[in-house]
Parts: sequence; structure tokens; C-alpha cells
Amino acid sequence: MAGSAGRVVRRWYPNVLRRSLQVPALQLHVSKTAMRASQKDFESALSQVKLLKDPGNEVKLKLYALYKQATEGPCNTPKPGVFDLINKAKWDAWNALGSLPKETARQNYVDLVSGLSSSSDSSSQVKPEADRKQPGYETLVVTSEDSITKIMMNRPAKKNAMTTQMYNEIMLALKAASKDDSAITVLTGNGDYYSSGNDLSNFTDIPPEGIEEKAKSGAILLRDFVDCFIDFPKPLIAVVNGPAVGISVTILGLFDTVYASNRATFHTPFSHLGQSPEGCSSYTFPKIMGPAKAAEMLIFGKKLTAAEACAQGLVTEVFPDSTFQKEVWTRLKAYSKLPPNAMRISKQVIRNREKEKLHAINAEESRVLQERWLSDECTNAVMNFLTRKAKL
Ligand SMILES: CCCC/C=C/CC(=O)SCCNC(=O)CCNC(=O)[C@H](O)C(C)(C)COP(=O)(O)OP(=O)(O)OC[C@H]1O[C@@H](n2cnc3c(N)ncnc32)[C@H](O)[C@@H]1OP(=O)(O)O
Repeated sequence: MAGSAGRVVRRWYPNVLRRSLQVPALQLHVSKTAMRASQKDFESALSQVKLLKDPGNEVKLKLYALYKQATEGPCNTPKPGVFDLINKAKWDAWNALGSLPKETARQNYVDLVSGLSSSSDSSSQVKPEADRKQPGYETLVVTSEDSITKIMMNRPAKKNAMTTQMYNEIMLALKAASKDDSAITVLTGNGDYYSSGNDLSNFTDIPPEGIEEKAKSGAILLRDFVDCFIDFPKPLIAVVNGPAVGISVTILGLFDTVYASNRATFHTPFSHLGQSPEGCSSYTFPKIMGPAKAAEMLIFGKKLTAAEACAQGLVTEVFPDSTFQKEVWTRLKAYSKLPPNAMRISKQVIRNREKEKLHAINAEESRVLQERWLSDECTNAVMNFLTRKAKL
């Protein structure tokens, strides 16, 4: 079948499977008994079915059963043995149609193929990215394609600094991705930065209740945000397209895989900002890279190159910037074809025993940071940045 975009859709009934299922329906042979009022529709459905995208075994069995019923009538062949799994499944499907009249079976076959064709038409077209973009996000571009949900931070002019709105939108996007039919989820950044971390202007928006209330709501937001990463059920991959700062670095310890461009750097300047570690990094970083290397990053704000971050286990693999996107997305597309349930379960087995501990650490880090935000050290550092006296 040619899709409405004029693109030929791959055949879903491979020869091997067709042989093993012995589905004569797909040989474009129509028996005389089926040649009645809806013969033309039936023939056209038989042609169409060969060009559909793979509708899955359940539907293929339905099609098989309806074809047999339409052309041969009720099933009266001997039931295959229990170990002849494929033929038994086919026999069961046909037998389940009981005494359904041939004409009704033929009509049902035509209706089923017609339904499959229209859904295949709409899903087989290559849509431009603007069309695939999920609506409702202002600070992100969220797309789902090839079983991959991609969450892209989209404030390139501000180096993808994370505003309160961006934290909330990332939480929403993760919650949606955890329930959609994608196999893996990716977080990445648009432009030259992955992310410059917390948007320091978040500190300027003080509510009438005062600065304490601001720190309190910031700590709740931080805790909720990090909890979403701790609990995310599917493989989560960071595609670090450029420099990463602050919270965009610390949460990497909660990802399953981190791919980085060789242009990326990893920097957590908490002491410079009068702040303290978050994103569970006080636990994950010493575990990943050892306490001495973790202290250099988290206490002294040492900036790591991508190669250093990889050597210390924070990054899975580094790619040359010139081929970064191509190589990483080729790899991810291949991974996304692996059985999704197996991947989820493997992630659970790897991560679940740490979950409770991570939630407790997140709560504690958020509580400490809430106090830090009220300190003179933090206020001065933020003021310095916002009045352009200091750049990290
Ligand atoms: C509620 C949860 C709280 C969780 C807490 C998390 C802690 C952290 O994440 S700590 C890390 C905070 N981040 C920083 O301190 C980075 C600050 N930014 C910089 O030092 C520099 O901007 C840069 C090194 C990232 C980039 O420098 P560069 O010279 O290349 O570009 P700029 O001209 O400085 O930036 C362009 C544009 O973007 C604005 N911007 C960049 N980062 C931030 C940021 N983190 N917060 C607010 N705004 C940021 C920058 O001001 C420029 O804006 P204008 O063009 O309007 O001047």
C-alpha cells in the first residue's frame, strides 16, 4: 500500500512467517465461495493486507481466522497437537468463529483491513518535526518517534537555564513519557549548551510572604523534580550536547546512560554559589567516582572535561562533536527496538533496591539547600551573577 504521503510502507507479513503460518489468504487467491456481493472489496482487502505495517500477531490471527471462515466456512479440521504452537493458535482463532456465516466473515475481514489501513496511513507518514512536537510545552520541545521520547530543553539563548516553569514542564514530560508507548526516554539540550543549571533569576521572584517562603517552595520543587528521576521506570538517557552546570550535572547520576559530545564539560560550582549538592549527587557521585574525585567536583567545583567525566564513570561514552548527533541517535534507535518490558524490568532490578535511600537523600539535600538559599554567601553570589560581576 502506498501511504498517503506517497511513501511505500514496508510489508508486514515476512515470507518466513507467511510460510510458517501457511496463510493462503495472502496469496491473492479467492475461492469461489467468497465470490459474491462483496468480492471486489474482499479482493482489494486481500491485496491491501500484504502492504500493511505489521499489525502484530493477535491481529494477524484474526485475519487468518476470518479468511478461513470466509473461504472455507466453519473450522472442522483436526486440532493440532499442543506442541505445534503456531498451527494450534491459528486453529483456535478459526475455531472460535464457530458457525459465523461466510459472508459475515468476509465483511468482517474487509472492515478489519480497512481499519488497519487508515491507522497505518496516518502513522506511516514522515511528519516534519514541528508536527511531531507535543503541544503544551513552552520551555521544552518534546517529540516521540521510533519508540523514543525526546525531551529537549529549549532556551538556547539562556544556555537552557532551568526556570521554575522548565522544572515543572520536565516533570510533566517525564510523567507522560513513563506512560506512553515509547521504549526509552532521552533528555537533551537545544543549542550550544546542555544546560547551565538552575536559572539564577529564580531567586529574584520573591513572593509577598517573603524569602523564607521562597526557599521553602524552592526546596519542595527541587525534591519533587529529583523524585521524578529517581522513580522514572524506563531507560533514561542523557544526550549531553554541550557544557552542563549545576543540577543538570548532578541528576546524571540518576540516568541509566550518559552520552556526551567532546565539547561537553561538567561543572557543579556549589561552593562558589554559597550552595550545596543536590540531585542525590552527595550519594551517587562518591559511589560512581569515589569520594576523593566527588569532593573535588562537589566541594571545590572542579570542572571536568567529557573525557575526564567518562574516565570517572559519570559519562558512558564520549563522541566527537562533529558526529555526535548522528552516532548517538543511530545507537539509540537500535536500543529502542529491544523488548521494552525486558528493559524496564532490568532497570528495576538494577535500581529498585536503592530507591528508598535515594528518596531519603533527596529530602535531606533539599532541606539543607533550603537553608543555604537564605545564607549571605548564596545571596551575594547570586547578586554578583545577576549584576554581572561574576561568571562561573
Ligand atoms: C528549584 C531547584 C533549584 C536547584 C538548584 C540547583 C543548583 C544549580 O544548578 S547551581 C548552577 C547554577 N548555574 C550557574 O551558576 C551558571 C550561571 N551562568 C554562567 O556562569 C554563564 O552564563 C555560563 C558560563 C553558563 C555561560 O557563559 P557565556 O558567557 O557563554 O554566556 P552568557 O552570556 O553568560 O549567557 C547567555 C545568557 O544566558 C543567561 N544565563 C546563562 N546561564 C544562566 C543561569 N544559570 N541563570 C540565569 N541566566 C543564565 C545569561 O545571563 C545570558 O543572558 P543575557 O543574554 O540576558 O545576558
